[in-house]
Amino acid sequence: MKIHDISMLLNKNVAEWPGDTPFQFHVNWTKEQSGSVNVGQITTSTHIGTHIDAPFHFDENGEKVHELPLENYIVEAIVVDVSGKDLISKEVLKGLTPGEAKAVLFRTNAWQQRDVFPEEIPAFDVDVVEWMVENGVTLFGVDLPSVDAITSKDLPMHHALGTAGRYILEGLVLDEVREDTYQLIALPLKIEGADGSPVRAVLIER
Ligand SMILES: N[C@@H](CC(=O)c1ccccc1NC=O)C(=O)O
Repeated sequence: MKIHDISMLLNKNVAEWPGDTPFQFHVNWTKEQSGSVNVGQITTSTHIGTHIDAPFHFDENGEKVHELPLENYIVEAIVVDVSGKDLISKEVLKGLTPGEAKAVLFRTNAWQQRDVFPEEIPAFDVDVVEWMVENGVTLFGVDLPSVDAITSKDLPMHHALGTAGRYILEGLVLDEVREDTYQLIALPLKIEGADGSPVRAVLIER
């Protein structure tokens, strides 16, 4: 079984959203102190590295992380290369048949230096959500920190996806993954009330 790890490495260098809580881990209680074991502590934004957005992130009445259907995150997925494009619309997906795939993962390759938060990222046209609905695709994945422009406050893609009952996976590492269909696993932690959660995302070759 070939497993592609498509998760960002979490350490102190991983870039957080400007102004947000950075990721920190350290062994807080050493083996020497406890007499038996090392025990670590993490401090982090819920939107760090490779993570999912719960609808509550952008919608006061939206589902929270512990309420999310797990079927969303263990699915067949297609990887689509859209590198070099500033605007990704439904047009780009013409002729693409997802078959049984329930997730579409966009490889923009636009965020290479992951210890630096990008100032500008490619944008998606909300008509991509129409394409998802037409094709029964429930999960939108991207190798970027957001599905909307960094400076966006009205978050058109987040809301179009949320309204259509589609789900969001961000911060994927797709550099080494070729366009194909895979089994995706990207499960959020069961954090009660949360707006998002880091995930360990993998693609399994079929
Ligand atoms: N909407 C973005 C994230 C976002 O906007 C954000 C994430 C963490 C901390 C602050 C954020 N936005 C603040 O305006 C996304 O999750 O795609």
